[in-house]
Amino acid sequence: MVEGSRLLRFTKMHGAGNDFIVLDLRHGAAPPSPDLCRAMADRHRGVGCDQILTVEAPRETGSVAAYRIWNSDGSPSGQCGNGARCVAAWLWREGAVKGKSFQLDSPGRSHHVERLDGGNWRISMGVPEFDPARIPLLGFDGPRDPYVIATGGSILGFGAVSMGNPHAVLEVQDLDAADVAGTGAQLQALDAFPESANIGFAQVQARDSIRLRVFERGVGETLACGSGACAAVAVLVRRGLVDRAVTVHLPGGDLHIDWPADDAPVAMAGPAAFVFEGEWLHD
Ligand SMILES: N[C@@H](CCC[C@H](N)C(=O)O)C(=O)O
Repeated sequence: MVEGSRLLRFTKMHGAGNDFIVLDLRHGAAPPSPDLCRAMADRHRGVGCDQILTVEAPRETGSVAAYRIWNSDGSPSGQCGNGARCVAAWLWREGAVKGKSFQLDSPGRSHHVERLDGGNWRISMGVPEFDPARIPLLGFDGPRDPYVIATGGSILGFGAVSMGNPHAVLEVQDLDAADVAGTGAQLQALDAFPESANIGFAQVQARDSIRLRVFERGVGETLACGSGACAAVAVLVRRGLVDRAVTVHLPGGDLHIDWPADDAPVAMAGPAAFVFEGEWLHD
């Protein structure tokens, strides 16, 4: 070990290809600085990941733990669906939970978590919030669908919702032809999204099946976005284009989304995989 430096133990995980560094901060250690997040997330000079997940002491009575989310650019987020499944699997492997279901706190919500067969987990992701003030999306006094905004010489129509983090959802006819990076970055930069947003591009295949790519806030396009899958299904259900149980096919794998009623929480089910354990040497 280099004199004056410390080792930070971590677990590398992924959920449908959305990859994470998981840090155990349950005993009160400070979260990584934005600089440290960027260094660890760097795919050439660091470990590489889309998000860093810090597992912390529970916030709510009855919860097993809490987690916070840090994007690869160091910015915080209020939610990460794939991360929630990975934190649940990590806590299970640590022996920190007794039964197959338990309660887990994200920054803004508390989630019922359930262990399924085959390394899959179901997370109750909360009730989607369509009020633009809650997303936040400025310039509209109430929910609309679509929101229509002129930007960069084109007019874009999209749905918008908060799943604990902000999402815009564009419906496309051909997902392979969608300019995910270009349009994603253009929408994220709008003043109307003061906290930016995750931009989803959804192609409806059938009433129970969609394809989705997501240009994530603080990262860029990822192989999967769990909260983005919930957001896309919520928007498309309200448009009457899909049923309330939908398989979402993302570049990195499939997620199963159920939204039983408008005022009910969205349930998301999918995999969580361990990749390796490591130690990060830092000053
Ligand atoms: N990949 C995530 C979402 C992570 C946070 C997002 N980039 C944000 O800034 O809100 C997921 O699986 O939900």
